[in-house]
Amino acid sequence: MASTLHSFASPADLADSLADKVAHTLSTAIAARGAASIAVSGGSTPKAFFQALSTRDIAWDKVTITLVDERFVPADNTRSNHLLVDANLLQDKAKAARFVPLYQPAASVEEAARLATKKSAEIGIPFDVVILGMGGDGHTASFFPGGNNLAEALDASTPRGVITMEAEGAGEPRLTFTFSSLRDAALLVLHIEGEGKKDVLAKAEGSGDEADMPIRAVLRRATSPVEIYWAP
Ligand SMILES: O=C1O[C@H](COP(=O)(O)O)[C@@H](O)[C@H](O)[C@H]1O
Repeated sequence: MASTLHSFASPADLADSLADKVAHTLSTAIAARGAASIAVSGGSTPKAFFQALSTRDIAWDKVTITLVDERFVPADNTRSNHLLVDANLLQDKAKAARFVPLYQPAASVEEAARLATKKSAEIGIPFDVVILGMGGDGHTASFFPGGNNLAEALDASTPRGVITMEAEGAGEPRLTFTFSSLRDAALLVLHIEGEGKKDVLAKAEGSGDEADMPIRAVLRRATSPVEIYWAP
C-alpha cells in the first residue's frame, strides 16, 4: 500500500497537525458508529502529540484508547508505555476516554498476552486510528529484529490479538498487537522525528528482509495507506 510523507518544520507543528487529523478521524467514527478506537505507541516520540490530542474537543467518553505495544512491567514502572499515556494523553478533555491496557498482572507474559487479547477483542475491529513509531533498528510496535515471535507477529494470517516478544534490543519481555491487528486501521500513521529516523526510513524503503527491519512489513503490506508524519 502506498505511503505519503507529511513533513513539518518542527515537532510542535507536527504534534498539532497530527492531533487535528486524529481528532477528525475519531469524530467521524463517533458520528458514524457512536464509538471510536485508537491504538498508540510508546517511546520518547509521541509525548507532544499526546498532549496536543488531549486538548481536542471531541466526545472522549465514546473513545477507547489502547497501546500498540507494551513492556511486561506494571503501570508505575518508568518504562511503562501505560504510564506515558496516563501522564500525557489521559489528561485534560481526554480524561473521559476509556483506556484498555496491554499489561496484565499475570504470572507470565504469555498469560498476560492471552488476557490482553481477550480484553482488547471488545474494542471492535479494525481500529479507527493506529499510531506507530519506529526505533533506530527498524522495529515498530514490538516487532524487533531477532524477536523470538517475529515471524508469527508479522504473518498476516496470524489472528488479531496480542502476542509476546522477546529480543535482545527490547529490554523487558513485550506484549504487542500482531501485524494483522494494525495493518487495516482507517487512519494508519507512522510518526517519526529526527534526521536519523529519516535515514532509517529511507533504508527500510529499500530492498531487504522484513526480518532485518520489521517496519518494512508495514511499508510493504499494510492494507491501509501509511501516513508518515516527520519533523526534524
Ligand atoms: O520500544 C518502543 O520504541 C518504539 C520507538 O520509540 P522511540 O523512543 O524511538 O520513539 C515505539 O514506537 C514503541 O511503542 C516502543 O515500545
